[in-house]
Amino acid sequence: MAARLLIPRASRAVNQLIHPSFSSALEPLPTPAISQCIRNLHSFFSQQLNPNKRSEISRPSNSRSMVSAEAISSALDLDSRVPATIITGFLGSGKTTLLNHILTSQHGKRIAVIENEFGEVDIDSSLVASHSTSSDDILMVNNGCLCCTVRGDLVKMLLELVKKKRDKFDHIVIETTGLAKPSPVIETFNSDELLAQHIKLDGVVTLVDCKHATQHLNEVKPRWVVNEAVEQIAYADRIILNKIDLVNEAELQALTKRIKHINGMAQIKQAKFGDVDMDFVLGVGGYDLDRIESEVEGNTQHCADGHDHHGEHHHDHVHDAAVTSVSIVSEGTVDLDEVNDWLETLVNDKGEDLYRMKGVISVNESTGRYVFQGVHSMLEGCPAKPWDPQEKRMNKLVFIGRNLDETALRKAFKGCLV
Ligand SMILES: Nc1nc2c(ncn2[C@@H]2O[C@H](COP(=O)(O)OP(=O)(O)OP(=O)(O)O)[C@@H](O)[C@H]2O)c(=O)[nH]1
Repeated sequence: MAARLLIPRASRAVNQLIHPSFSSALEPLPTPAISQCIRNLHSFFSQQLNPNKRSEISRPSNSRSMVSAEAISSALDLDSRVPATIITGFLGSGKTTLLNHILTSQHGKRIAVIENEFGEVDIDSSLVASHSTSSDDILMVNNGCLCCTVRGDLVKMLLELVKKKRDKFDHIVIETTGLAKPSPVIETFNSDELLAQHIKLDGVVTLVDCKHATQHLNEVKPRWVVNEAVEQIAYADRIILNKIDLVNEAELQALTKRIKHINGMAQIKQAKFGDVDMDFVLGVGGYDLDRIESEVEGNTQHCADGHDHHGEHHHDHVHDAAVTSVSIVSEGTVDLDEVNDWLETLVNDKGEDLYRMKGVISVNESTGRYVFQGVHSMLEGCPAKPWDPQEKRMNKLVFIGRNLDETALRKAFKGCLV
């Protein structure tokens, strides 16, 4: 029953949930992420049977034939996939400026860059190249937008990169056009199995032009047309409030509130000319189940006092915005079957509108936490570290999406408590 939250990241829809019997549905998907979940799940069950034996590393028998470097590294808990960072942000928000900062900073990582620009003249690549010591690894995707017409090009390019130059870089940075919607690019990493075996999405970094952001966020689009500026913020793991030199403190505060209302999950930093610490943008582990807890912790700690709040932190302004965050913090223990039913229904009914979700939950009859994260209807979860015997068992869940029904989410969660 615990396994129903474990939905393979790479292409399985929610109705093809993994069964605790480790069904053969797993066999064609030996990606490290999935292997990791299988392993964690296995140790979760071992843990249930023998709570004193926590660190057992074992693999289900049906995957024995997959003896590869990848399987071994997975068994040893090493993930050899290349991390990739998506830099997004509205036109002129400072994406190329940040990229140049990344390329010239001392972070010890060798970076391969994929630039996406409309039109045949790639101005940005020459701007970037002029700051870069090795322009060889700056690849251009022109004549279209990564999020729509050239997704196939992106996959091809990424696979070429890992095939031919894997030993030459440690991290990939993808700069999207200012008008790109991030979700199709994110989904590319989730849905292309080959890609998922070699590259893992590390995080989405969104640049915000403090001077012009409000104007872009306010732009009313026709029904069913997304406001790109809102989406770029909603999907972010990290948000850089750039160009703070062009606004006053009151404007900055108002914009920060507005952004937190849309995305209560991302960490936010202010900057001039994209000047932020590199560990804020590289190695963020935004999709890494091992890191979910600290991410959720950071974003809900201001209301982690044991009470079930009603979103007041995010609801004192902009009531009409369609894209919002809902945080649920609640002490207690949930029935995992109920949670599975709830999330299954939720992603089936509202998957399109659910941009991101992350959570740490306390499951009945388990000594450890359970973590999950998802993008639209792709959802994955794993048992995580044990609760201290004295510790309050706090459930923390964050949802970001369009037209979220906060009351219904809270009610449904409450219904899962035992
Ligand atoms: N005043 C000020 N200008 C900045 C800052 N950051 C970037 N700029 C300038 O803003 C302009 C646009 O920056 P880019 O880095 O090219 O922005 P971009 O997001 O890559 O732009 P597009 O590729 O057109 O979407 C450039 O002239 C930058 O020098 C900042 O913090 N303050």
